[in-house]
Amino acid sequence: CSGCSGSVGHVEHVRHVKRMQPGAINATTGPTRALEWGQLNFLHTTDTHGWLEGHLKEANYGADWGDFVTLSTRFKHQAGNMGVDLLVVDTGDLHDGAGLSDATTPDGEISLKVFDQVEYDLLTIGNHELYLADIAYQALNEISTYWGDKYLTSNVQILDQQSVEWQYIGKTQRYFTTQHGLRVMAFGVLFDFTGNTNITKVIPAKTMVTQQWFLDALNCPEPVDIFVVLGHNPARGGNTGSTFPTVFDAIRAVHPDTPIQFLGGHSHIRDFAVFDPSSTSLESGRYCETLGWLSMSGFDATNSGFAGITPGPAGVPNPTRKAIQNATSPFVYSRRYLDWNRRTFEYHAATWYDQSFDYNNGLAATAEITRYRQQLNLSDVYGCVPQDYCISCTPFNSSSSIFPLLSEALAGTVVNESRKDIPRYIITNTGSVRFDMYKGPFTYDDQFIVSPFRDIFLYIPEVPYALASSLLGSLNNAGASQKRNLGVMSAERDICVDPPLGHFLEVRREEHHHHMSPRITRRQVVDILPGYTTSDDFGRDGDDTAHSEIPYYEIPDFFQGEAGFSEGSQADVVDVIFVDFIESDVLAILGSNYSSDDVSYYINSDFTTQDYLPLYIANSEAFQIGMPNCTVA
Ligand SMILES: Nc1ccn([C@@H]2O[C@H](COP(=O)(O)O)[C@@H](O)[C@H]2O)c(=O)n1
Ligand SMILES: [Zn+2]
Ligand SMILES: [Zn+2]
Repeated sequence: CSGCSGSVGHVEHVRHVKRMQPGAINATTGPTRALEWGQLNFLHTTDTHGWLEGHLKEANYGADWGDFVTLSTRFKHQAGNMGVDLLVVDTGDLHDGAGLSDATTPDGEISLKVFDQVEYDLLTIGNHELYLADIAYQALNEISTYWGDKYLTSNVQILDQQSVEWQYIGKTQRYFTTQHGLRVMAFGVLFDFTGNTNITKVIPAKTMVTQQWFLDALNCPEPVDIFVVLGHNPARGGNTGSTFPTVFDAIRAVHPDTPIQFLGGHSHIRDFAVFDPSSTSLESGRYCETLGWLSMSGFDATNSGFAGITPGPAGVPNPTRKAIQNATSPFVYSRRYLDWNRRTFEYHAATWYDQSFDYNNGLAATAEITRYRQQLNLSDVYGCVPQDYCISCTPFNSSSSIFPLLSEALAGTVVNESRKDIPRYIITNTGSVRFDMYKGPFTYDDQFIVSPFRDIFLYIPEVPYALASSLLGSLNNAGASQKRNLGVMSAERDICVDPPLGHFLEVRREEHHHHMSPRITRRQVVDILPGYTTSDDFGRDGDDTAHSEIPYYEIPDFFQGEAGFSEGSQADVVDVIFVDFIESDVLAILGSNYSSDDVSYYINSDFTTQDYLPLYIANSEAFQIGMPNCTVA
């Protein structure tokens, strides 16, 4: 936390822990088992949301995108040497979550260039590529153009600006043969998202599977050894809102035995689900905390064109588990969730034969990130956070929950000077708050990390107190329509964690100008760190590094700040302020006496949910640099 002891300023060049010091961590804090390599292997990222710098405040997720560029290149070489196939896959949501992606206009302008340096084989679109028109056109003009046949958007279309006709943003499917002869048919299917900008169209999965192009792909005259279905779509069905089961049923109706491999995302969890003896589904977390690994074997001349190593590569563990015990399917699987840090990457990268982990392409990406961060001033310090505040590791409304703090920030900063004496409620959705706040410097980057959206404050003036005061409760009882649409249910969220590792790790990052020789000191305090403790259809051994469990508490869908009320007297009317993202939820509760005609900007269209927290921190006594608890050595 250096940078908190001086005046408000800048901690540029501060880089995260690039190398764990040998011997500093005992074996229980890192990976202990080599990966099982099969005939076909997948490296999977999802919901990266711009976290390409890695987690500067959590060493356990401290690798950056350059480290992943190196690791994925090494894995490709390794697969080649072993005579097996590796597909590197991403399943969308590339921004809204960190400064590198969100401090530019439009979002992603810089971060996409960094993201592109990984040699992906298949990618698909997330809902965050579709909220806004300019971002959706960026998906068309930049992402799709760059990745070509590899970018699959089987059910997402956009209005072509010239012809004014609907066109797919990416390709609907990709049929290709891997290096070792596997014939793959791949699709990219977004869940039935309804919050998209109206210049895009999301075709519901149930419709998509009846479309002629899809039926033709299923009845393709060429042989298909495996269907690979990417999707910004939770890995498992049930109450998650995932449309994978619809796609599964449609493929199975035509191909009863061909393996189908699903790779999902969106609900930000680690998960692995078994669909049938030859079909499984992997989901690989969020925010560059997790790198997903899936491997399978069972291909031979009777069921495929696979011409690589059979039954599997030598000298490494191989997958051994049937998806369903005693089933007759020849396929066996393994899955693993890797923590996103250098130690893990080095451990699995087979560096024993050339000692040093880094490749030039990875180092170049790291250098680029550092340069872009400097350009964007992401390390500028706005204040000093006196303690950790988290989203769900502590009861909502407790003193270490982020929500009381944000309620106070809303109350203190969302003010229209000409209406400041009129009592006001300022309501927003808890889903707009994306990450915990850690003790120490609050940087420009943290502004986006906590609250990345440009959601504008709207209001309805002078709503009768009785109605206004019941609004928050009614909204929370009704539940967020956007959440229902997204299908992120609380049952799934209890294995989704926000690890407050700041408690347990004290990492001093020293400025370094040469990434080959970072000067880093690191104090490791415990053996098993809090983190992911995943339970999935294969059991509880999926986490590559064992962790202790982090408490999880439910949170409501909405919270509010309150201001302008006079003590001792009850208000007659209240200005009801809310963010544009929840306008339809608010109007639905207020009923037929109100419509969008009653809604206007409370301050202006420039003051958004990105702005209220830094403003509050800059002006709040408790967050000043040098305050007790905030002078961090
Ligand atoms: N303008 C926006 C857009 C989205 N949100 C919140 O994000 C959630 C979706 O995020 P995923 O990473 O799960 O796709 C959505 O449910 C909203 O809570 C927002 O607040 N403002
Ligand atoms: Zn996401
Ligand atoms: Zn999503």
